[in-house]
Amino acid sequence: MAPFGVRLQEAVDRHGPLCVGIDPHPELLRSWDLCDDIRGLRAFAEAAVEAFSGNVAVVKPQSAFFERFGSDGVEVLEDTLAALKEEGTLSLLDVKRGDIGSTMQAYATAYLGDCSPLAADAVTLSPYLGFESLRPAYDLAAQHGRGVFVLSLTSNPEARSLQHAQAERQSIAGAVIESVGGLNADEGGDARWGSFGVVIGATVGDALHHLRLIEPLVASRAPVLAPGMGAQGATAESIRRTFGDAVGQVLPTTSRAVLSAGPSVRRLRDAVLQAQEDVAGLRP
Ligand SMILES: O=C(O)c1cc(=O)[nH]c(=O)n1[C@@H]1O[C@H](COP(=O)(O)O)[C@@H](O)[C@H]1O
Repeated sequence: MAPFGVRLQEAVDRHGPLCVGIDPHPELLRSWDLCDDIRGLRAFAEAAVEAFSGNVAVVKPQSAFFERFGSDGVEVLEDTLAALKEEGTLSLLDVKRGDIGSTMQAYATAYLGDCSPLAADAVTLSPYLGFESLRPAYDLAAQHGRGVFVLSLTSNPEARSLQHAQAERQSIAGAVIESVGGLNADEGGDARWGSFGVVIGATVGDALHHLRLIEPLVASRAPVLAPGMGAQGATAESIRRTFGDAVGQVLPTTSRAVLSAGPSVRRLRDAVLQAQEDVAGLRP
């Protein structure tokens, strides 16, 4: 299989950079006239896959909203990932896991191993047990043409005290960007994007400029998952300001703003089209 960075670039060239989340919030299920139970979850996920697959570059199911129904919910998540694969749409499983040693190896196998029912094209991981603690996931992703997005500057306001903190000569968020750039350099190849990305919330305001992270971000060749568009307040215009010269690497990401157009599949598709038009000008 081609490296994830190459496959992502092709998908973005075809559909634009928008990433849409599948976040089955209880409130959204109710607004779709569904019960907040396993049948409602399945109906929600199936409609979202029908609306998004073949129309967006990458779809991001949020694991927690499936896990809350226990093993039945995980089965719906497995089916959702399988349906996206069947439709040829890239999946990015949002699990934000991070662990050590053999435990991290097991998480890596679960989300990035070829034989796992939960395998996705890429996964979100948390580096706060140490960037290198995620090594089993980096290695497995590279081996199977999959990707990893490592949390750098998240969209939630309470992240600031940890992620902006200065460690040695730079911020923690900056150290993550630099290390992800190292993974992409090790991967080699001449693709515009590497297979290793970062998560930087679209709501971080001037933090990238203030922490002097724009240049390292461009140098890293990391695709940037940027959640926060819509429900959390970011717009295409604010994304342009926030990411400056790195804006061409950004995958603007939204969940509730699009999902609230359901349950009609046609209305969901219209909402996707509108969001895609909004961010179309962000491409280089
Ligand atoms: O990794 C993520 O996807 C993520 C990182 C971050 O910094 N902020 C953030 O909101 N997210 C996820 O992105 C989605 C945002 O959903 P909306 O606010 O409804 O668009 C949720 O699934 C969040 O868990």
